[in-house]
Amino acid sequence: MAFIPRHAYIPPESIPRSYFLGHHRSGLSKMTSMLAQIDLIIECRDYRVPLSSTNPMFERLLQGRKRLIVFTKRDVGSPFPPTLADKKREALLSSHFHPSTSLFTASTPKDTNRVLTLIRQHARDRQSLTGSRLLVVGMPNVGKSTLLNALRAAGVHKGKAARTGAQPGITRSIASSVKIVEPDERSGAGAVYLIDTPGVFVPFVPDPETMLKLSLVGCVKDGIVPLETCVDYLLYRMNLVDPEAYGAWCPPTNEIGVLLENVAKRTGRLGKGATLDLEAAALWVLQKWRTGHMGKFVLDEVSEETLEERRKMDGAVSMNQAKKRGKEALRQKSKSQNMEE
Ligand SMILES: Nc1nc2c(ncn2[C@@H]2O[C@H](COP(=O)(O)OP(=O)(O)OP(=O)(O)O)[C@@H](O)[C@H]2O)c(=O)[nH]1
Repeated sequence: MAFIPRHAYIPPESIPRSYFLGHHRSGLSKMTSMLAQIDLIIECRDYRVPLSSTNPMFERLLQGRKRLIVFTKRDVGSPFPPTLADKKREALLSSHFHPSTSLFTASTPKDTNRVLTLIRQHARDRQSLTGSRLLVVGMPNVGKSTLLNALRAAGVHKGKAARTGAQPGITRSIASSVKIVEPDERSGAGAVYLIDTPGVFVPFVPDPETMLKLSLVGCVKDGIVPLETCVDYLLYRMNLVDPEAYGAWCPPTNEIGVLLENVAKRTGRLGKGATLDLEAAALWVLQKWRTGHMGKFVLDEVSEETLEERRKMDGAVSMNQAKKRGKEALRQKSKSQNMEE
């Protein structure tokens, strides 16, 4: 019989929905005080969650400021060459965020040069002998420090200036500025300096599914949301795209227990007394997906409607406002579900 994936997923209401840490708060307040000296903001978002990785607090803070939006990790969110659906989604995002420029990147020299070209253009347009100061901002673990290092290597041929890592929270405070472009006497453009900032999470995530998505892509530290719950949601999403994505380790299934047992057996993830270590298996699956080895796909639905919904939500900046809007959204959702029944 043909495999039928689950058609819906109801996330447990018990999933924690806040992850706003001390260094997020202090980073944000320092950023706010620095903004007056900043000429261009580079905002990084994760390609796989282009809407969920927006931060309403940045939206308010950065309103009206010149911004370049870099959607990172395209290599793990879209196959190569990209599908028509990927191209359409990117076009929709670009037009939605206009006049900010959107770029969709992987950490390759070619993509780094595309970002650098726009930065050089900006410096030429400014014609400031004292140079330009840029701030790179975004949610935790979206690839800000990786981008800074790549721009520095390509722009001034210098080594790593910022620490990077697979878990969120590697950058804890605002660093000193790093030169990424030398001054250009011919065009009159001054040097360009980039300042790295700690990733800042949202004060409150309005719905549990968004928290699951942010956990899957690594914006939230592993373990805050139970790993098995994260991988169960991932299994649901993989099955909708391609149940063969994990075919090398397990036949198509809707049962998280079956997937984890098969993975633990086939990869030798064993605990005390040779019992299967399902937690280690869950982490292994998560990492496989994060590195693009269990299907490359985007978790957010991007349409005119979802973009508009997100725009409204980005008005909610405080914890209380975000909670209120989250509750209201859930009320509306269950109301429309009741009407459908
Ligand atoms: N596949 C892929 N991985 C990337 C890309 N950019 C960054 N990464 C990886 O994502 C992880 C996080 O990168 P960082 O640069 O440390 O992220 P950050 O935004 O500075 O993180 P915080 O310290 O939490 O603010 C690292 O393991 C990087 O190697 C990309 O374009 N593609």
